[in-house]
Amino acid sequence: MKRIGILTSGGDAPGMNAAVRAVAGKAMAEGLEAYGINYGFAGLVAGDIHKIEAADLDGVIQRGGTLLYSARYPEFAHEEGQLKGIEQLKRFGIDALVVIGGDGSYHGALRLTEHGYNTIGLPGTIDNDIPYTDFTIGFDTAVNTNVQALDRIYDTAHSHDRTFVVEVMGRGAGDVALWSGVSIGATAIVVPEVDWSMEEIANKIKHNRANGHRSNLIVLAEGVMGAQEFVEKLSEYGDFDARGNTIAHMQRGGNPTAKDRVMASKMGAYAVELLLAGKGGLAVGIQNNQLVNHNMLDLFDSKHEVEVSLDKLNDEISFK
Ligand SMILES: Nc1ncnc2c1ncn2[C@@H]1O[C@H](COP(=O)(O)OP(=O)(O)O)[C@@H](O)[C@H]1O
Ligand SMILES: O=P(O)(O)OC[C@H]1O[C@](O)(COP(=O)(O)O)[C@@H](O)[C@@H]1O
Ligand SMILES: [Mg+2]
Repeated sequence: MKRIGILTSGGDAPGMNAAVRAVAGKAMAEGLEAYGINYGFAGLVAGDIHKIEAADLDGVIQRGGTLLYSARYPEFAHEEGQLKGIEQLKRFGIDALVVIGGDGSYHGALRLTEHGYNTIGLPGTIDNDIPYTDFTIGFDTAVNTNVQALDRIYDTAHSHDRTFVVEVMGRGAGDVALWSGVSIGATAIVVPEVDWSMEEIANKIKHNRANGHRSNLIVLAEGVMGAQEFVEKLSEYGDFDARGNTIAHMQRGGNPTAKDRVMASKMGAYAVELLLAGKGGLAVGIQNNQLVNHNMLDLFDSKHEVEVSLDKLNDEISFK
């Protein structure tokens, strides 16, 4: 093996750059060459590929986004696109790949392995929705961004005795909402994985206000309903002077936290070790603070476990 290709795919996540740097840095340390593939699988098919030099990695661990750019490219689900990608790998003499992305990207990665190009997946998504890893790269930064935003909203909610419904991302998973909500002492956290009732939430706000708790924040996971719709439905149970906010793509950007940088660095170097050992079709994760790898097929058969007990904990310890 002489050349390793690296691409980032799907929604970008803070810490992807740290992962790219670790893969390329470790490859160079092992006497290999690293090639960057721009725009995920779209760039692979188009041959948007370049050699990564050591100087290209200067100052990237600090930066959010992805220096390799990213794309959603559904055409890669078809064999025609995959074969075009394989042609480009041959043209550039790339022997193996590291794909940094979410569950969708892992499907593309597995297709490449099946075509004879060992590919390792690293979990790069803010959603934390990948099985066999306790955390994904970008999740910690996104949650911390939300916490900063929610702390600010808390201030204005307090000044005006208002209720705020704040929608956060996560696609179908409630992790981002649960971690953000517990961190700010939310009045309620609404996620797809836990049953909830609008009436109970309204009663809790009424109780809180009657007992001197002036700022009531409801953290709402994407996929349940929009923040404004939630506000309208909530207002059927009383006048809470409620406002709806959506943090949206702000939570995808920004400098990664130390946790995301360190995790991405560990995972990136480990991916190169797996490729050097002749392995492919594996997804890297961290479980109980240990690097692990699992067959991608096993991942597709299983479901990410959301820590739903965080919702109960939040209810138990919040204002009474
Ligand atoms: N079944 C599939 N086969 C091959 N490639 C796929 C498949 N599903 C997704 N991909 C590729 O992975 C990309 C990213 O997937 P997406 O679900 O958008 O994001 P993420 O990887 O972050 O979950 C897609 O745009 C496509 O290029
Ligand atoms: O950036 P887009 O295309 O609007 O997509 C938004 C989606 O991407 C995410 O930010 C990240 O999802 P992926 O990592 O699976 O790409 C989700 O939380 C959100 O549902
Ligand atoms: Mg995903």
